[in-house]
Amino acid sequence: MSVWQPGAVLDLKIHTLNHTGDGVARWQGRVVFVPDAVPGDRLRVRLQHVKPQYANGVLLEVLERSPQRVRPACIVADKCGGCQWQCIDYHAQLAAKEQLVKEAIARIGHLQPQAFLPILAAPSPLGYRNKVTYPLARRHGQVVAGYYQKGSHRIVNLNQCPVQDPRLNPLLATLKADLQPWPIYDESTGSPGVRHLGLRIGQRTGEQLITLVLAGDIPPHLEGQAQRWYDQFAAVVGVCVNINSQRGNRIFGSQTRVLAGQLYLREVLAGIEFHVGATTFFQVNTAQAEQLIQTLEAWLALSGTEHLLDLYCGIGTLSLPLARSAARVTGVECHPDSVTQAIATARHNGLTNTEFICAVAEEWLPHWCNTVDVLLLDPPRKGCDRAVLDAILGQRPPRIVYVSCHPATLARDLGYLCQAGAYQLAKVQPLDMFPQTAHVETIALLTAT
Ligand SMILES: C[S@@+](CC[C@H](N)C(=O)[O-])C[C@H]1O[C@@H](n2cnc3c(N)ncnc32)[C@H](O)[C@@H]1O
Repeated sequence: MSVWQPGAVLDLKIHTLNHTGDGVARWQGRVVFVPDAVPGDRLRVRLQHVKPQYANGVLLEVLERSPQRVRPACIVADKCGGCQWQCIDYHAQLAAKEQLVKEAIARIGHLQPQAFLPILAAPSPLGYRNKVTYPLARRHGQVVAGYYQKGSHRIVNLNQCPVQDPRLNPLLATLKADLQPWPIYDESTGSPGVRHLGLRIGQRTGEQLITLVLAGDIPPHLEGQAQRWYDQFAAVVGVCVNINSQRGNRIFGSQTRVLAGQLYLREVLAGIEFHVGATTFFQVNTAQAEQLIQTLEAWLALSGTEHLLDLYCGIGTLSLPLARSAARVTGVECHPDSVTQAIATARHNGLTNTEFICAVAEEWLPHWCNTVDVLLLDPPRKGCDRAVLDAILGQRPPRIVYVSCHPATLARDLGYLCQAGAYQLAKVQPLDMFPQTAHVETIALLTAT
């Protein structure tokens, strides 16, 4: 009987880590992917999903511990789907991320950068997350909140989380208890209620924002509860509600209202005071966002004469600091609240050389006729639409900085821009925005040939 089938038990050596965070082992020319594995481990593994050339396995026993295996900071690290690499020494995490970016650029983009810079480590590998959005459920009568268990929609109930800013821990425990009498959304039936709990902190200002995501109407008296939280926690500057009554995995709906206090918190980054709303994108690691902006400033060395176009600009986190040394900034973003906040932040900081446009990048860019000296791209994980890339090749800005949280789509898009010889890949800089996870941020500089 073949050993290469579901249920078979193999002893395997882990060689490396892949982009989903799994350990990678080889067995007779085939590959086995194993979660919770560390390079250098020898593991007993049960095969689960088996294909001719590869399989997914489950860790049964650590036969020999890798020197890079460490005790997780989190007591539910083996269950919780929030982190993949709590059991791996931080330096080994960094080395693996650097390698993942290098391989994606070479294998998917077919590119060799002129300079590949060492990864920028996070100053704090724990307690760094300035935002969490936990799904809620009721289990055995109790409200539970936390990340989903690995590979499922079962919530791992948390009272604290070691990667979130520790100042958010008291809020999580108290709010969960206070939500006990309120209706809680049931994912299986779609019955209305509170479905997500969002907590956000301005790490430099200390200001905190609470957001409840609701399916259905706002229950009577929720304003009273919101006001009690606002009064109870001195650092809370606002309690908001977002309505999302649609079934499915999307977290936020389009309507957000303030129940107590204000709709945004203030955060200071690169000397700019930002307004950050309940549903707007903001880099989750403030210290690393600062390193990201410093890298952009150093690479671009703007002289005050340039026109900078920031596509997928969010609330202007990257381009507002750069506006101080550019002639002009144009930001484009499809999320209306983000555009409102970018405009408010620009006004608040006296940056009069900026304009922010609410538009979908792939619809807007092909019809835009203007000269741009620097193009900043920071798309979501799926990368840029082909229409955006074709428009860029048509307009050919002299310099492009591409910021990405997904090495595979970054490499694909860089390869597309470079393939016809229009651009060369001058620099690649990985940056660890998400310690304890397999995710990695990358900054790439393209120069027109
Ligand atoms: C990774 S975030 C980057 C935001 C910003 N650069 C920053 O650093 O905070 C991507 C942003 O792109 C926006 N977005 C997603 N798809 C878009 C599209 N097709 N056109 C314009 N904006 C889009 C999202 O709303 C989000 O704000």
